[in-house]
Amino acid sequence: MSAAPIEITGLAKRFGSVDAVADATFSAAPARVTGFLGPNGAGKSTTLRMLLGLIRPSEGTALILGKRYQEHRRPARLVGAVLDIAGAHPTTTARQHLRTYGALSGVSSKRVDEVLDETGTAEYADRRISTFSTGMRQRLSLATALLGDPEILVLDEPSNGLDPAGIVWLRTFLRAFAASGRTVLLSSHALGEVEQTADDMVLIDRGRVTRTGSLCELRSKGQSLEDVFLRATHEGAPLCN
Ligand SMILES: Nc1ncnc2c1ncn2[C@@H]1O[C@H](COP(=O)(O)OP(=O)(O)OP(=O)(O)O)[C@@H](O)[C@H]1O
Repeated sequence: MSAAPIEITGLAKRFGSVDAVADATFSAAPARVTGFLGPNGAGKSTTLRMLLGLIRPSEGTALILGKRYQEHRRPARLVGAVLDIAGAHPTTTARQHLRTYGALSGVSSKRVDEVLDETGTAEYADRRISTFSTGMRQRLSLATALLGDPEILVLDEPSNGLDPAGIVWLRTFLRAFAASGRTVLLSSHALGEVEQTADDMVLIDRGRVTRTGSLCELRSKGQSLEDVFLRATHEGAPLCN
């Protein structure tokens, strides 16, 4: 059997006395959008940063197609990630930023133009990033993630700062990405958005994965997803055994 696009097993991260992530186990399947949902400080970003090799786990493994991110020969071609665009120099333009990133992973300037179009960033491609709104920055982050035409997208709160039209656009984009057989792992604390975008859900609270399953499974027994989320967050009581 081939390895899952994303497989997290017994993953843990301690920062001093804080258990940011504790014994997390879940996977993300191809051709599906997996929502990684939890309240502020639940451990979502820490988990995604371990998956992307940015911080070292205290325990457990976070694998992409059976290997750690940094063990892949060309990881940027395999995985596109949106964490934040903080690394971009504010006086560069969006196009310059994408060309610089593209050059690092052997991507042509034609591909830069494609991702500018795909993400609706083309109209402000030649403006300085320092003048961008939060939503524009989010689109530029996504454009950066798409440069290598990846099989897997890992997105940390990608809808933060998007206006309603931007949120609908992002949802449509991610649904089409998954429909082409590729994999999306998407973190959020906004239940309504994830509910409309994801096929599968992983709920995390205070570092612990409290529920996993398809939306359909989580909503069974007449519960709304909101009920499941709130109960999983506040009580940790099992609902769907
Ligand atoms: N570098 C760090 N040093 C110490 N504690 C950290 C560090 N990074 C994260 N934490 C702590 O780990 C916990 C999980 O943080 P994390 O950023 O992963 O949560 P999150 O679910 O992404 O939250 P949010 O939705 O608010 O972005 C929090 O208690 C946070 O304060």
